[in-house]
Amino acid sequence: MSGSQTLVVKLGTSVLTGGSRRLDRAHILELVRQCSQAINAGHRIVIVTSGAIAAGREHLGYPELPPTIASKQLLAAVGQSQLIRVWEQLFGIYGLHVGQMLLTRADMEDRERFLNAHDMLHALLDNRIIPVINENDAVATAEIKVGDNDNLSALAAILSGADKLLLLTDQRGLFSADPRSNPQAELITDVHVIDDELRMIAGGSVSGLGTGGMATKLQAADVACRAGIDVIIASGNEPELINEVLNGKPAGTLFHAQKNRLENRKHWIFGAPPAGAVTIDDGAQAALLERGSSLLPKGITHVQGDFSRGEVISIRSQQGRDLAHGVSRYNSDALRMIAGHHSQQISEILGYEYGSVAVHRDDMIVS
Ligand SMILES: Nc1ncnc2c1ncn2[C@@H]1O[C@H](COP(=O)(O)OP(=O)(O)O)[C@@H](O)[C@H]1O
Ligand SMILES: N[C@@H](CCC(=O)OP(=O)(O)O)C(=O)O
Repeated sequence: MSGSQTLVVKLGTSVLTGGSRRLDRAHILELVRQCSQAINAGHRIVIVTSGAIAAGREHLGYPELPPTIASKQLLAAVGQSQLIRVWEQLFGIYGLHVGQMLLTRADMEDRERFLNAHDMLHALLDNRIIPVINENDAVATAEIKVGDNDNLSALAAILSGADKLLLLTDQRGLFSADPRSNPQAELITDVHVIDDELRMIAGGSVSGLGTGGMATKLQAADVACRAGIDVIIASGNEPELINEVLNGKPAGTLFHAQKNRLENRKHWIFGAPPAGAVTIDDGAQAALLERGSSLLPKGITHVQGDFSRGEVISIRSQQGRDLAHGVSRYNSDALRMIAGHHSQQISEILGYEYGSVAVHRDDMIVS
């Protein structure tokens, strides 16, 4: 890839604190230096920063708080202003300004809010201001939360029309097992397909600092790759990594983008991790992939998770391969009841109906 690129850099709490209880300002400065160098070379950089909760703890002197969501929100409210100040001061050393954007899933799921966020992000970039994005933890309730910054960064990558998404963490990439508990685990350098086998090896976070571990990084990679964006998971301690990633040098684990970029109109469907999944039979798979059909309840063999009508779900093959993402016309309970049945039976089974399809073709993006 040549010329100017847009790169989203997501920094996990693990990187920002260096595994300690404090923000590691010296290390953040080094990453800021690399970003500034890239901006001066004509690239566009978007920062997705974790660390508000860690910064809040540090600022308040590690208070004893009950382990509740409200405590995390309190820490995030205090810490976010500390965090943004760090980014502002450090980029200021290089004569660059930052603009804070605090997002939630609601900003992605609603078409109008999606466009507002999209326009603001581009306005900042056009003015050479670095967007610094985090989840709006202080006010986001569970229902409207993205929940982790890996998935949030995939959203930011889509919004900014990024070429690449770089997820910086405390490991060199995705390993064949969690290297913390399996020293023999090997680095996976290239991923073309994200399937159940890969999901099995991507574990959660055990450090007590991060949210989601590799599992949410894999979800983010899936979302971004489908949108045509290359994703790299790499260590936040690698010198000159940002430059190397922009130059296409191998680093960490590279998830190869799917070739055809999505139509912009459908991008918003990928703003959040799927709220659930349905497994479909081979006939429905052929209808979806070969004939461009909608998904009918008849073809569904299994419904996974708990989701509402209108939420995005993934549609999987019998082998667990993600075939498509789309907006479900029925909630998960209703889908469980009508799965395997003809559409004419929907109102008889449920006592109501929202039409004959489970996921309409217009609300679906096929891999
Ligand atoms: N297969 C795997 N390969 C690499 N790391 C893994 C894997 N499975 C689980 N992990 C864990 O994921 C952690 C990184 O995620 P997380 O703690 O959420 O960090 P961050 O703050 O960077 O998001 C690693 O420290 C590691 O213990
Ligand atoms: N929004 C939270 C971070 C959530 C999160 O995903 O953390 P991490 O796994 O460290 O990237 C915060 O600022 O503390």
